[in-house]
Amino acid sequence: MNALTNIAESATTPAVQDDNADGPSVAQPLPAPAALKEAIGLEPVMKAQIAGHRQAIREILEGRDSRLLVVMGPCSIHDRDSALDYARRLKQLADEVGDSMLLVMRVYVEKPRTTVGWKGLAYDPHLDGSDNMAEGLASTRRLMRDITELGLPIACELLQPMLSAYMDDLISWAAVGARTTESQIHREMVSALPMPTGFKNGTDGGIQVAIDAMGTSRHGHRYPGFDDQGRPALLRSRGNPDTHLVLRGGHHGANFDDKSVEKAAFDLRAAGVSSAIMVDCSHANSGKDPARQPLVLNEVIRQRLNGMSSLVGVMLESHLETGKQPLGAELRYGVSITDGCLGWAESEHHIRFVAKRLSEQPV
Ligand SMILES: O=C[C@H](O)[C@H](O)COP(=O)(O)O
Ligand SMILES: C=C(OP(=O)(O)O)C(=O)O
Repeated sequence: MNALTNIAESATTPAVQDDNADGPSVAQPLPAPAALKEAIGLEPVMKAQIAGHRQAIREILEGRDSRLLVVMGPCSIHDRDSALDYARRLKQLADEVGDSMLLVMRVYVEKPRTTVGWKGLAYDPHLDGSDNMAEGLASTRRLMRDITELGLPIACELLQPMLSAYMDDLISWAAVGARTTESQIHREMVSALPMPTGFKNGTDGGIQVAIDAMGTSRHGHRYPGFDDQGRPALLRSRGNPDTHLVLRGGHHGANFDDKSVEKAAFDLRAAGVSSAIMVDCSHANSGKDPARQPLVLNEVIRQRLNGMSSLVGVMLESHLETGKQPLGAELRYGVSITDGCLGWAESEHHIRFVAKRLSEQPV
């Protein structure tokens, strides 16, 4: 059986319900990461493009490229057509503002939930609880490859360390979310990643966990995992030198104001890690109200233009249409099914406005 047959078979294997009182049982076999990477592979030109995008992001983080890094796109991807529609528009905008900004598309396929909820395209591509992960992983790779083909860099949160090997070759910037920054397992995962990675502050707003994560993941580690054939192994990483802090606010409120940013930059320097900061304009920094994201964005730009050189990036949750909708039978096209997003028209307007401000007053 070749890799393609294998993938096709596992992608059509329905998830089975198995009541094993003694622990988990196999609900669905998954292909090994290497098999899926071979079946849905990358042309050499795509690999070179991704290497170039990773390097461009590194240079922004290190202050050698003065452009603003902008990670923007849907809170979560739930539908291929609207994701590609968004990507085509974003690519046009990225070309237009490319002198002052590097636009990277959020292609988030795993969602960390506060309690329970839909966990993302990679887990449940049919949005109906059938959890056909083999199909979800294949759809993820196809979509990421198609977005890469459009010429866009991809940003993705890596949540389940075991899944990172199915998509790590396609991603130019990775995130570790607020709920997992403190986890040793995620820090080990980051220490092996080939791309720059942002650690979010914790959900309580604390930044020390992210600073510790940066310090931990720049070292090499030995840790248990799976090799690219899916076999259990003791893995060895080299350490990831390209990590940074993402301020996303916390339970007590926002953390993008001057004082919070200055304190974060001071603490990062004192810890001897990168002082590059990205501000997430959504989540607790906007109180999850998408209409507030432009206020956060403009405040970050004001601080940057006033000389806060640590502010190198922003994140926006943006989709084709404004807001969000509950996951149900009738879904409106281009509307988020997780957190509320800015619509495309506003997103484009605000990015153009920021590009104008940045080009009128280069840092
Ligand atoms: O970005 C997405 C959400 O904020 C995160 O996944 C938590 O979502 P939840 O609180 O709706 O579970
Ligand atoms: C889940 C996300 O963010 P956070 O970890 O900050 O809640 C996200 O960016 O989708």
